[in-house]
Amino acid sequence: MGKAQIGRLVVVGVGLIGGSFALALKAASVCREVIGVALEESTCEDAVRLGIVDRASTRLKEILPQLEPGDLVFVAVPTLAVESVFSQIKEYMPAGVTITDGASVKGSVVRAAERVWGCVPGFLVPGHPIAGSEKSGVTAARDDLYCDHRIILTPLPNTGDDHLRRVEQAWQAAGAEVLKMPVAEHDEVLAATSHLPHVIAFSLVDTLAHDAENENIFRYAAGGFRDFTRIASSDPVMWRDIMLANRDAILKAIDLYSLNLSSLRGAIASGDSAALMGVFTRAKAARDHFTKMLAKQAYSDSMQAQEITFIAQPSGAVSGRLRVPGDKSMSHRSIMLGSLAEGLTEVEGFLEGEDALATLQAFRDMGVVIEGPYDGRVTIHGVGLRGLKAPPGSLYLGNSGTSMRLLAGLLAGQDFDVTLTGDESLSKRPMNRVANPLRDMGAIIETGPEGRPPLLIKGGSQLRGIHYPLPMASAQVKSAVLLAGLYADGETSTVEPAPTRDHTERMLQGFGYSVERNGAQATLGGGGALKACHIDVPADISSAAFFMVAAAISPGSDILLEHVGINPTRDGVINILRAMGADIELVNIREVGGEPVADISVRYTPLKGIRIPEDQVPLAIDEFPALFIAAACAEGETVLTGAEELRVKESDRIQAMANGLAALGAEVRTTPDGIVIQGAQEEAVFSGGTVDSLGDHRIAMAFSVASLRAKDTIRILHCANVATSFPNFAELATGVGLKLQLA
Ligand SMILES: O=C(O)C1=C[C@@H](OP(=O)(O)O)[C@@H](O)[C@H](O)C1
Ligand SMILES: C=C(OP(=O)(O)O)C(=O)O
Repeated sequence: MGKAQIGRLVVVGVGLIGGSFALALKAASVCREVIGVALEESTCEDAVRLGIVDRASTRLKEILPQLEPGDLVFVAVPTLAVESVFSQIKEYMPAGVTITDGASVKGSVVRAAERVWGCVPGFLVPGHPIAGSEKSGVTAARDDLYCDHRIILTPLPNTGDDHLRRVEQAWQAAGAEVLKMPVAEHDEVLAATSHLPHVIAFSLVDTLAHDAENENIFRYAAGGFRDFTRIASSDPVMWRDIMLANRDAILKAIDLYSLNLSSLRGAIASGDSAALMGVFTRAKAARDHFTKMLAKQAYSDSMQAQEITFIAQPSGAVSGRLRVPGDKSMSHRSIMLGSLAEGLTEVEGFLEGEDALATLQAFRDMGVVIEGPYDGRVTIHGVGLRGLKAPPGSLYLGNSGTSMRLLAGLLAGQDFDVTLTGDESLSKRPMNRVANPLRDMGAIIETGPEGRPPLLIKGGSQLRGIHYPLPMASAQVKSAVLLAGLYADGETSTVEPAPTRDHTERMLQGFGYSVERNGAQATLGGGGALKACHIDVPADISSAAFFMVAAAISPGSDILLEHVGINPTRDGVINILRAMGADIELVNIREVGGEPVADISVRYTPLKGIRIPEDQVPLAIDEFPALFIAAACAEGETVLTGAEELRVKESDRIQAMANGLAALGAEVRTTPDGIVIQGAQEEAVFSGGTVDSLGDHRIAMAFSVASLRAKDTIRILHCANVATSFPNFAELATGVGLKLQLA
């Protein structure tokens, strides 16, 4: 950002909003002079005494003629007082000066400008800092009020570029992030998120204050009352003005809210516990997500990913015991089958990563009450196979291929239409692999160009069972067909060309649904019922793989990974690393909820390159990014073939890894269905450098692990999506010895 070039700043109205802007720009030293204008002499004196402005006056008409082109006037007075300030500006202000304002309603500011000037002049840039609070007045001003704060500008088509740029730079100098939106949209959004809550808070306190028992009510009012009604202490004049200025949008918001409140009243009156849990769990989930966004704890919020760079410095060995988060594949399926079951399903060990949470949110959107997750525990109030409801909008599945493909199967037999959408990466992934067999079953599914998302699934089709030999080894395709089979007439069977993860088959059986398994074939009949059950999700072997490779490549390492799922359709990473010479021991092998689980101990021994057996590819499909790092640290050549599926994951994982490995000095060659990696035995196999994960979580984590054998720092770009499968990766990695920072 270039330093703002503002001449003089005049702040009209030196309260919380105006005073804080003046203080912030003074602190940033971007103005020649800061002048305050207030109604009262005493406010002017306070503003100068507190160092908020350089000088102050009660007479705007005397200040305005002193201004020159390049100066800025910030109008920070109550909404309905803006017009009289504009009238003085029109009369006394020379040309070339920029005007902006901080009123909470933009439509009324535009109308005031039209009344004064006949149209909105190009030098007026309407804005709203959305930083008001129940505190007001000159003494409430703070120089950091706008730090890391989003402010909205609502420029009009004829707003002058120079004027817009000046206002934008001024806000940036105050530390704010500037967003732009049309006037009408601003007023609707604010009516819902700010004006309606103020209406409710004022009216609640007013209602209680009129109650005969009010003394007692206020005496016993505890935290909830205090939190909820804080904003009823806000400035009454300002809020009266806002209500009058944004009347139509606020009335719309009040009507919608009244409707919801009366249906909640109905649920309380009739003792409808499911409806109450529905409202409360949905609201809690939305509020928790919002709290995380505000605290910037979420790596990504689903609609707008933040930029995260991993900075991985060379480090020695890894050691210690750790439990990585729950298995992603099983977490998805626990929500899906729990929702379709009859009764309460309790899940433990649920992965609180963005992918599994996208599935959870989709079912909440379809009316399922889901409590949690609290520390990996989720309670699902199953609605039965026919109990899902049409969602209010499209289902957004973020980065998660598993969510979209399995849901496509499960939704193909519902009686409502639904649209499935995803983020930029998911929107590029092939969906005809599920849409085609589902169409064969009678489903009506439209895709975007070339079979990509979005998927529009039409409701009301009666499905018929099919016998489907899969053209590729994909558990997602197998699962989509089997899940559609629950709704189909007759039998549905799949035959896979090689074993793929079988969590769908196992979990259906756990829910009491009969699945016949005969070699490569899985068969089920439609029209049965699922019975709620308890699910213990073990730690995800795909996440554990990063630490298995970390220990396998760094001399002196000794690590124990606890409670990891070692389902034989997922254990390729163990088999491949062992074939490369790794020292891996499975201890305490047991069965938990129908899935084999073990603690995995890995100690360093030198690795050697191998030709990876093709039958291991589906069993280690998600672990190849990590395995490629192991191959680069092994003696000799490693050859992978039969892995073209890697090219259609969150990124083209063959190319993404080859590019990154080459950037770090490794010798690699790609083939259409695999890669050839020449291992190196030096202590520092990798040079330092910058690699691009292309927003693919597994590429990001793989290159973090490479830092254990790097000469210099590795910077890994676009790592926000690590939160999709392994939200606490950085924390656990640094806990066992990696030097990993987030920027
Ligand atoms: O069914 C599942 O849970 C998954 C199957 C695999 O995808 P494919 O079925 O496309 O190979 C895997 O890559 C994905 O991470 C999860
Ligand atoms: C391929 C993956 O997931 P999905 O297909 O669900 O996006 C993965 O997690 O590596």
